[in-house]
Amino acid sequence: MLRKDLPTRQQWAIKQKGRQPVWRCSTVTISQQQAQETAPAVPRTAPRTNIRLALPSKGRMAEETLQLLDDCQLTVRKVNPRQYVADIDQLEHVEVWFQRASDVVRKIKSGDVDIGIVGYDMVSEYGEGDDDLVVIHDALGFGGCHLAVAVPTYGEFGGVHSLEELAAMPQWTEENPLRVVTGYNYLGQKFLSEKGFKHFAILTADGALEAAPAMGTADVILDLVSSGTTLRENNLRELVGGKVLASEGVLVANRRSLMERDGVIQAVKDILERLEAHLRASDKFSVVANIRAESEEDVASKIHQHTDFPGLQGPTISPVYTYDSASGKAVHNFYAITIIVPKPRLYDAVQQLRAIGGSGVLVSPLVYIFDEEPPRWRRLLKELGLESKF
Ligand SMILES: Nc1ncnc2c1ncn2[C@@H]1O[C@H](COP(=O)(O)OP(=O)(O)OP(=O)(O)O)[C@@H](O)[C@H]1O
Ligand SMILES: O=P(O)(O)OC[C@H]1O[C@H](OP(=O)(O)OP(=O)(O)O)[C@H](O)[C@@H]1O
Ligand SMILES: [Mg+2]
Repeated sequence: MLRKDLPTRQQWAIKQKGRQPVWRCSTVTISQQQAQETAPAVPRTAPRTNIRLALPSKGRMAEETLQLLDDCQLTVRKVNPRQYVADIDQLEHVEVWFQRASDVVRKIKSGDVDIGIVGYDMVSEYGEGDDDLVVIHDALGFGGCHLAVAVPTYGEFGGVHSLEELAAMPQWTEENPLRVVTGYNYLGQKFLSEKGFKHFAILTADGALEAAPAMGTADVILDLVSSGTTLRENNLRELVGGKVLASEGVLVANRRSLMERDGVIQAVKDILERLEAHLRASDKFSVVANIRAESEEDVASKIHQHTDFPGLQGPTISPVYTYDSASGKAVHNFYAITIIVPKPRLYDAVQQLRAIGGSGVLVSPLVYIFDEEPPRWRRLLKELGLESKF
């Protein structure tokens, strides 16, 4: 539960540990009693009935999140560009809140927000393994990167290529710990402890971490890597075995909201179905071609036996009628087939269709594939123990 009666800059969060609740922040731990003494009493917020969806307010995820929702016919309508709240016409009871990525996670964790879209790195760092955070869609197809340990390519780290080699360096002692600069304190601490590092210090920084080793203020960095350009340009090298996690945009929700708050699970189903339909379609083309053949069955077996592209359940086949002027009749010795082709394999598909007598190949983008119920929906219901209710 997030305490709104504490100064926001302190960002205190309560964490129940057994029967002894403590107040935690990144560097200080004080007792609940001490916190109450310093906290001015303000009224609790009134119970709410609407559903809250949090989206990143800034940074690279913000625009792509809005684009993804737009692609799913969920248009976020911000009445005033300076406001932090918005609507989505298609989701009547859902209120959109723009928040910093870390706050998206914190607020879902506390239950102040029900659903959110954010990077998985943020869910892992600020969620701290909290069981109340449920990842509903783990691969939204944007914000792909990974969190990794990197060392300078020069000096004492010149010959260090793996995490094992870094851990085995004799110079790390209690008095002289390995200094790791990162914005991911929780994950950094956890990863290095699990990997057997005994003497290390986590140093916090918000940006330009890559400069710290060159400045001499840290030994190594733990940061996000995507293309690898930033590391290369700063003479840093990612270590073998130093990958902490892979990340991309995810849809996440509060478990209690899903179970108890009216309409949340329905809203999640609506959002999930749209996301799945869009994401399934976005990397594929719909391809129509005319194939010369004796019958529908003849076309179907040619497609199944001689191509890699049978369509969703099988090819859709329809006769193409041409006019035979000699007999004065419409005849069909061509059949039109419709298949679905992954975008990178388009040219393969065209060649395979030609090889079985295909011509007149038409290619169009696919917008949505609404299949049977998405597997992720079933998995969510199973995780929540709600399978029998839906
Ligand atoms: N280089 C990258 N490539 C792809 N995704 C990234 C990259 N860096 C960060 N991300 C993803 O985008 C999220 C937001 O990162 P971003 O750097 O845009 O925001 P920020 O660091 O919170 O804000 P800012 O850097 O503008 O202060 C990260 O949590 C991560 O999931
Ligand atoms: O491997 P690359 O493609 O080079 O991307 C990695 C960089 O991207 C992120 O920084 P960002 O650009 O968000 O700047 P920031 O440090 O201001 O957040 C991250 O912190 C790395 O510095
Ligand atoms: Mg950044």
